[in-house]
Amino acid sequence: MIDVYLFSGFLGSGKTSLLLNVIKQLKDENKKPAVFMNEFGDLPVDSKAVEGEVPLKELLDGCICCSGAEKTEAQLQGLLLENEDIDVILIETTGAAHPVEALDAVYSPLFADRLQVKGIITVVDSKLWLNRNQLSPRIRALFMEQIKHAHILLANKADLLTDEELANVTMELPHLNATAPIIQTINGKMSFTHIEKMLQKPKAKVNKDIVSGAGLPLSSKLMTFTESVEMEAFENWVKSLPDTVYRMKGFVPVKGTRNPYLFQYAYGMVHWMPEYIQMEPRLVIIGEDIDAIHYPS
Ligand SMILES: Nc1nc2c(ncn2[C@@H]2O[C@H](COP(=O)(O)OP(=O)(O)OP(=O)(O)O)[C@@H](O)[C@H]2O)c(=O)[nH]1
Repeated sequence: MIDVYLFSGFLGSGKTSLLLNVIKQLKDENKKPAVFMNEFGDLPVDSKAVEGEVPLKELLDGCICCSGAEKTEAQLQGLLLENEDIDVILIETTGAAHPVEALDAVYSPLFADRLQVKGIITVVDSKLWLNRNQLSPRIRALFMEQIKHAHILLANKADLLTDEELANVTMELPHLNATAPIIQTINGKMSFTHIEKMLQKPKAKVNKDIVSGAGLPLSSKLMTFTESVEMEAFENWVKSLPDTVYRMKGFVPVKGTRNPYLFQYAYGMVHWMPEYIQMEPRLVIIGEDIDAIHYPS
């Protein structure tokens, strides 16, 4: 399994600084990282910024969460095919990306056997946090969402704050996200080993079906079907799920049909598409508190 880390955070918060730092640490440990980023996350993660070769894929038409799942899948597939020996994939989302949607683009039943999403690390511009009331309501809401869904929060740009301001940031962030550890950083400098440790799953709760990181705010679950379902009954089950289930996608075997259907669910809407290839009957579920969710047999 290749570990996947998602770097989220507002525009200019320090994601690229963190990324470059982490790449260096991984290479020092003789690990092979690959990077997946948006083209207008345009900082030079190229030969100048990163010494030696780091496989890099960019999404050409904008942001990971709005370019469409097929494009992201194709790019990821390319990355995996061209670089069989990579150990870690680091994904830098644009500052304008909503973390749930960015994560959604990465989760695909196609990669469920190969990729293991370890978590979302959100880089918070600490200065901007203190001045957040100056942001427009929409932008502020996105800033908050990025914080809310993180598994780890880096309070970056600590050098620009007084000790008192920094203490305020550290005390205020848990109001939005009570579970993510908060680490104060400067220029995204952070031990990657420490990040790995913080995202380790609790040993007692290891569950083969869960492909995401720790049982923290946002997680995912892979559900495999052993028998076909009735379409209507399945939709009723979907409707009965708590609204902390944000997204589902996969291939659902439907009684009386040959191949599993492509099934999509987002924000209350379901969508079925006949599939002409025999895909593995499995479904990825993304949300909060989803461990106990399963389709009744
Ligand atoms: N003073 C200070 N500046 C920082 C710190 N971290 C990053 N910066 C600067 O902030 C600017 C943005 O940093 P990046 O690492 O490019 O941030 P980003 O989140 O990747 O930016 P986008 O890709 O535009 O969203 C750069 O000029 C950095 O040098 C920090 O801890 N302190």
